[in-house]
Amino acid sequence: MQLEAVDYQAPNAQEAFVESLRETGFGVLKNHPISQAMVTGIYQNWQTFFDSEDKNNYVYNKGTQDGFFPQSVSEVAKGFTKKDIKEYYHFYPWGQCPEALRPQLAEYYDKANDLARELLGWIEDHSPEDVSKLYSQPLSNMIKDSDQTLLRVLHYPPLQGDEEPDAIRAAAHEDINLITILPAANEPGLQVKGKDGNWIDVPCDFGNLIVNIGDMLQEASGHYFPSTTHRVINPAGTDVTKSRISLPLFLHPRPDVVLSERHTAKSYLHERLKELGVI
Ligand SMILES: O=C(O)CCC(=O)C(=O)O
Ligand SMILES: [Fe+2]
Repeated sequence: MQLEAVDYQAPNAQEAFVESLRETGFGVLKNHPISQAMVTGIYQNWQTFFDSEDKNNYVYNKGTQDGFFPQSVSEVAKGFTKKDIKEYYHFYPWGQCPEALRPQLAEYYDKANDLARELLGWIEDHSPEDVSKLYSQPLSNMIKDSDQTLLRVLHYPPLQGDEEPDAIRAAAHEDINLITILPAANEPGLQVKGKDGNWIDVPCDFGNLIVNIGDMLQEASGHYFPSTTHRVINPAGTDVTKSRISLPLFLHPRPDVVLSERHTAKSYLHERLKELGVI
């Protein structure tokens, strides 16, 4: 299996991108409309945030899940026992955020949402008829005015050497939401599981945008689009001293959106969060 970047501006971009999503659960875009300068600015400002003690004034609200999640409460992926080696911040436009950092993150949130809407349109237009007839409404409409879409700023700290032997930055998992949009992080490490079970490095050239299918789109498409397992491995050699920052946007439908005969977005999310042990 190969993951190759698709040129967003190429005449066959839509077909090539959706084909990659169907085959691998992942699509990588280059020449896309998200400004690299904006992404770099966010990485810099949030590195400073994670390096400061001020982060502890923004600890997440249990009921609404917005704010800072320290490493001590970090996720344990489904089927694992060790916590991931990461801390992160959950940003929602309605949620808590240091005021100095809010405008930049809110601008990114809106721009990335616009692109997601367009890409969901591509996916819809290139779904075979027997798949698109399963969609209860246009895919791009499912996320319209949703207050559930989550921007996560992730900080993987440098390794200290005292980590538990089998703990990694992000253990193998699938995303819960419809699709995820992720600018290439400032360090490598993201891998996706191929159909043959082998791990493949996701091309992380700076400026690439990575898009992957989540469980909700897998459910809504009757498993035509796969929600593929991925993980973030630990750095080695001199890279162990480096932090890694990444910025996934998890596109969530409005809670009432019907995904399938079994599930609305709300019931699906609830089931998965319970499995993760965060609610
Ligand atoms: O940090 C990354 O590159 C990926 C993070 C991820 O997969 C997640 O938070 O769901
Ligand atoms: Fe993920």
